[in-house]
Amino acid sequence: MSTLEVLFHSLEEQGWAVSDTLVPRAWQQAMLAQSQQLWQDGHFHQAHIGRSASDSLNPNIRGDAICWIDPESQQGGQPFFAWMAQLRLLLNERYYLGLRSQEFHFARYEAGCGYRKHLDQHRNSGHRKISVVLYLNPQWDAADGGELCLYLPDNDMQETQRILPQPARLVVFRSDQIPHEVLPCAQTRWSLSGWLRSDEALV
Ligand SMILES: O=C(O)CCC(=O)C(=O)O
Ligand SMILES: [Fe+2]
Repeated sequence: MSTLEVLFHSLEEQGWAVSDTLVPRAWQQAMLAQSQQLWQDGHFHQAHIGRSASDSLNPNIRGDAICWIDPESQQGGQPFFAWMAQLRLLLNERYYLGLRSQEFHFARYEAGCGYRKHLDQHRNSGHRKISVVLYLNPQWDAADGGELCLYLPDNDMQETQRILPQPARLVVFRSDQIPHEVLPCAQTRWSLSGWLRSDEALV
């Protein structure tokens, strides 16, 4: 089976998949550099728990700062996004998911921060179908913590997997089904998070 076939197979079987080989290290390094530059230039803001302005800021629940990526920007021109658009078409051909757009943000968790257990699909909107996380950290050891913990779709007390945010590691999961959390990290943790959506792009 090709690497992509393996990814599709585990997504189908368990609702999530991890690959350490699909995304080249050069893409990860380029996006880390861009993300760090955007951080230095003050383009990140503290993440909200939901997407509307009324949703609260609570660093004990969600401790990351984020920077949304404009597809028309230099960052949006990274090859990763064109590749993800292709992957989106393949997922549609195979599973009739009706994916029509994608949205991504860089995320930065300071040491001590995490993100409590949640589902990515917002209660009032079912448009987020597939969650994608790419880890941008230049290196990461078990002692650095910050694992992504995945739980069973029908039992969010039953942990199924812990994933270290290692360089260029890609995680894909069903936004409506997989409860997950980010454990507190001991180092600054850089990532790219995104969603494949069934509605048109917001921007
Ligand atoms: O960074 C991760 O491992 C997951 C982040 C996450 O759950 C989110 O942004 O919704
Ligand atoms: Fe999430």
